[in-house]
Amino acid sequence: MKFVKMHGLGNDFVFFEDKNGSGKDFSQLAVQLCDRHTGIGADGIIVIVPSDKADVRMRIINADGSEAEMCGNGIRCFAKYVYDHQIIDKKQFTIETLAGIMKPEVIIGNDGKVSLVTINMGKPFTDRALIPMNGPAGPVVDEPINIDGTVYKITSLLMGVPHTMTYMRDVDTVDLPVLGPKFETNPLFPRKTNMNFIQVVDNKTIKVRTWERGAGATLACGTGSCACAVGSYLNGFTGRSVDVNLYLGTLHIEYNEEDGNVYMTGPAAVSFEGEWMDE
Ligand SMILES: N[C@H](CCC[C@H](N)C(=O)O)C(=O)O
Repeated sequence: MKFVKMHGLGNDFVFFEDKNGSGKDFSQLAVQLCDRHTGIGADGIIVIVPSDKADVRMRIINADGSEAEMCGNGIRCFAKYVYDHQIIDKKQFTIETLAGIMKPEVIIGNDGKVSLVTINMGKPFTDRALIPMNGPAGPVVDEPINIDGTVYKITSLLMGVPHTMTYMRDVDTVDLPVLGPKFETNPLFPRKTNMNFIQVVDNKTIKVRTWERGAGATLACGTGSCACAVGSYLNGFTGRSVDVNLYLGTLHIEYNEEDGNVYMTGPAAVSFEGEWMDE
């Protein structure tokens, strides 16, 4: 089975086309392929599927086999894949996801291929009723949560997928594999949560490290970067235009005042193409 390995600032995915609805068990395939020793190695797999609601449909399955509603870095790579492979022949188009219809605009580089993508990620939901947390309806902003005796102030919102965040003086001191899962699987979040640790650099810049639901520590998280930009605005640490500094680069996020949508701009790249020898 032919595949293309792509990444968005190091958040990496194995891409397949499933034009005719093969009925493959992509969950089992994701666990197999994402293994960084016995598989191809990736944070997830992304499947290109026809759509009757949009120009094309994206499915994202995490490394643990769980299917996610959306993926910000993945959808930038997806937009590059479908444009560069002539599946789509326009620079602005629509992608069906489990979180709704997303609208990318691709920017072409000197090689004639997509280098950058700007995407309307839709509206963030801060209403607690939409955030998988117990308790009365209402935004979850700067609320205390006790983890093993330490109280963290969290903000939690839905950016296609559930994102929770807390602010730190130095995010590079966070032991993600220890602390991440304590939030991801906390009973407060019936659908689990992605967990983001934010360091405010200035009122236009934040530094983010993310432990992802179903994938663990990743080098970047697109929906997480969007959620952290919105959360930083809601907490009064930044304006609506934020650069999110990640390990391998920066994502630019605009939380638009007029339409209430979040716009993300960032790179997408192909690492290599190959053939997976099905058993
Ligand atoms: N692991 C996430 C989905 C991928 C999100 C991330 N890779 C991104 O770039 O938005 C979840 O299950 O909620």
